[in-house]
Amino acid sequence: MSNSRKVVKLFYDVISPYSWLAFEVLCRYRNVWNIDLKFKPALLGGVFRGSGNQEPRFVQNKFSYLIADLKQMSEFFGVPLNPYLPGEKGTLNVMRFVTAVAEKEKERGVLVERVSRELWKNIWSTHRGVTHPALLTEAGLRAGLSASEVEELLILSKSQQIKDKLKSVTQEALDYQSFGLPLIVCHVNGKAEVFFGSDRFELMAHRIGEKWVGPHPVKT
Ligand SMILES: N[C@@H](CCC(=O)N[C@@H](CS)C(=O)NCC(=O)O)C(=O)O
Repeated sequence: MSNSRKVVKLFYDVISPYSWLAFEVLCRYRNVWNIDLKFKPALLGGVFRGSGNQEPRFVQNKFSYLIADLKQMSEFFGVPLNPYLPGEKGTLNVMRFVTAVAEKEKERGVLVERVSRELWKNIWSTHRGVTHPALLTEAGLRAGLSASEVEELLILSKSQQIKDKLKSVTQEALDYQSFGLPLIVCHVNGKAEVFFGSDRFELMAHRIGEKWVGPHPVKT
C-alpha cells in the first residue's frame, strides 16, 4: 500500500439516520485509517428524485424493519438516535445551511462536522426538528458558531452559489449511481469505489487495504 492518504467522500443528508451512523464511524476511523475524509452534504430528496427511488417510509414492511434495525444499530454503533417517523417535509433549507458552512470553511471540515452532528441530534435524538430557522440557529450556536456567524451563514445559504453547490454535490452522488444515502466513495489508485450504507465498512476497509475492527476502533 502506498503512503498517500486515500480520499474518502461521505455523501449525506441529516434527515438520514443511517448517514449519521456512517458519519460517526468514519470520524472515529479517520485517526486510525490512512484516509482523508471529505464531507459531502447532499440532498436525499434530490437523490430519490434523480434515481427514481422513493422514501423507505412508503413500504410499510420496510419501514417497520428500519425502525427495529436502527434501534439495534444505534446501540451497536454508540450513536444516540431514537428511530421514529420524522415530521420534516424535506431538508432543502437545512442542507443549504450545511453546504454554506462547508463552503465557508472550505477544506477544514471542522465546523461542518460539528454543525451536522448538532442537526442530527435535533432530528434523531431529541426529535426537535430542524427546518425552522430558529432551530438551525440554535444548532449552529451549540456547534460553536457565534450568533453573527450563524446569521451570515443563513444569508449565504440562500445565495445562488450555495443552491448550485448543493445541486452539484447531489448530482455528483447521482453520477456515482446513488439511489439513497449514505454514499461512501473511496478513491483507490485513481479509481472510485462506491459503497451504499453504514453497513459496508468491512468490505470498504478490505478494498482500501485497511482493517475493520468494528464501530469502536481504539484511537492511535
Ligand atoms: N443498509 C443501509 C441502509 C441505508 C438506508 O436505508 N438509507 C436510506 C436513507 S436513511 C435510503 O437512502 N434508502 C434508500 C433505499 O434503501 O432504497 C445501512 O445499514 O446503512
